[in-house]
Amino acid sequence: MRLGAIADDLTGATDLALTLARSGMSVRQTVGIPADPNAISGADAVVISLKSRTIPAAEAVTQSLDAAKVLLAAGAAQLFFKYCSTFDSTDAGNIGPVIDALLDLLAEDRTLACPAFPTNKRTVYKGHLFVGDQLLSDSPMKDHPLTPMRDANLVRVLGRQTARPVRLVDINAVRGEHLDHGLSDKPGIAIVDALDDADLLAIGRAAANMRLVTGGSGVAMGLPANWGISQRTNATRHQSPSGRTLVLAGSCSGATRQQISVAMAAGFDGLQLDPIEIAAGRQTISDALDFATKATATPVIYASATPEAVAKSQDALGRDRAGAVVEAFLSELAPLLVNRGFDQLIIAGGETSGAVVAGLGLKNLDIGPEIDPGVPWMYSKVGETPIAIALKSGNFGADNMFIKAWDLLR
Ligand SMILES: Nc1ncnc2c1ncn2[C@@H]1O[C@H](COP(=O)(O)OP(=O)(O)OP(=O)(O)O)[C@@H](O)[C@H]1O
Ligand SMILES: O=C(O)[C@@H](O)C(=O)CO
Repeated sequence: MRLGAIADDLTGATDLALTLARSGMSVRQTVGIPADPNAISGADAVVISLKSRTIPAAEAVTQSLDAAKVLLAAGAAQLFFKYCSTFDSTDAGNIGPVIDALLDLLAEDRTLACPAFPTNKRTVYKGHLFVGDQLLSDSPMKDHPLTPMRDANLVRVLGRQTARPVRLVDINAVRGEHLDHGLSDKPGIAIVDALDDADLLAIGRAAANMRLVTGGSGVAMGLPANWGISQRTNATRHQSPSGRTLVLAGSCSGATRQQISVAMAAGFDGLQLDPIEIAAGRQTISDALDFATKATATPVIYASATPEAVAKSQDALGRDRAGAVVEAFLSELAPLLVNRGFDQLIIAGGETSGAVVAGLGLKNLDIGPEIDPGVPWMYSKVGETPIAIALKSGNFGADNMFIKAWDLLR
C-alpha cells in the first residue's frame, strides 16, 4: 500500500477514492475500520470511511488513530486525512484535534491543510475558503445545522482547533519555484491556497515527503504521481447488475431537491416520506415496498423537503429524531428492496448514505465509472447479490444526475 486514507464521512471517502482511481491508483474503500487486514491488501490506496465529522472530538481522535494504525500496519507509506471541501468543523474540532493526533502518532511536527476542490467550485485564496463566488461564511454553509461555518479565514478557523502554529502558504508560493520548501520549512500546519487543478497537482508534488497530508479530495490528485503512477490502470472489470433501478434520498440540499424535481419531470415515480407520518406509524415500510415494487419507472423514495417542511418536522419531533426516523426507515427499507430485485441504487446525502450502507451491511466498495465530479458508481455485494451503488454528497451532481447515471452501467 502506498497511501492510507482516513475519511471523516462516507460520501467524502467515495469522493477521495474516485480521485485516486482517476489518477491511476488501485483503490479499496472500506466502511469503517476493517476487522480483516486481508480486506485492505493488494491495493495502491485504501480509504477507510468513518462517520466522525460531527461526533465528539475525543471519539473522532480515537477512531482516526485506530484507522491510522491499521493502515500503517498494512504498510501505508503516507497517510491522508480527508475532510469536507467546505471544512465542516466547529471550534471544538474535529479537523484540528485529528490532525494533531495523527502527527503525534507519526512523530511528525508538520503537515498541510487544503480543502480546495475547484471542479466543484471550492477554492482557497489568501487562506480564505470560497464556495463559488461567495466566501464560505456568506454561503449556505453559514446555516449548516451541525457545523455552521461563520468564518472563511481558515488560518483562524484551524487556529482555534489546535495549539500548533497555523500559517498560510499563499497562491504566490504555490505557483513559485520553491513550494516544497515553503510547505515544510516550519513546524505546524500550513493552510495552502489553490485556485485550480494545476495548483493542486503542484501541491501534491511538493508534499511527496510529508508523512501526513490533509484536505479535500482535490489535493490528493497529485499524490499518485509521487509513486510514478500517472495513468489510470485497467480497472477491475465488474459485470454491471441488470435488475431494477432506484433512488433513495435523505438529503435536503438545494442540489438534491433539484435533481429530484428534474427526475420527476422526466417521468420517474416519486414517493415522499414524511418523518411525522413515519413516527406516527401512518407511513410504513410496507407502503414504500409496495410503491417501489409496483412502480413502472425508476422509483425515487425521498424525505428531501424544503427548509420550511424540515423545520416543521423538527419542531414536531426534535431535530435529531426527525433525521433519525428517516435514516432508520431507509436503512430498513434498502435491503428489502435489494431482495426484490433493485440492484442499481443512488443514495443522496452523507448521513443517509451511512445509514443505507449500514442497513445493507456493505463492508467494501470498488470504484466504478464516474457519474459527476466526486460521485462514482461503486460495486459491492449484499450477501451474495452484486449491486451497483452511488453515494452522492448532498451538494454534488448535475441536475440530471438521476437520469443520466444508469447509462454508465450498460
Ligand atoms: N423531511 C425531513 N425533515 C427532517 N429531517 C430530514 C428530512 N429529510 C431528511 N432529513 C434528515 O436530514 C439529514 C440529511 O443529511 P444528509 O447528510 O443525508 O444530507 P446532506 O447534509 O445534504 O448531505 P452531505 O452530508 O453529503 O452534504 C438526514 O439525517 C436525514 O434523515
Ligand atoms: O469534500 C466534499 O465536499 C465531499 O467529499 C464531502 O466530504 C461531502 O460530505
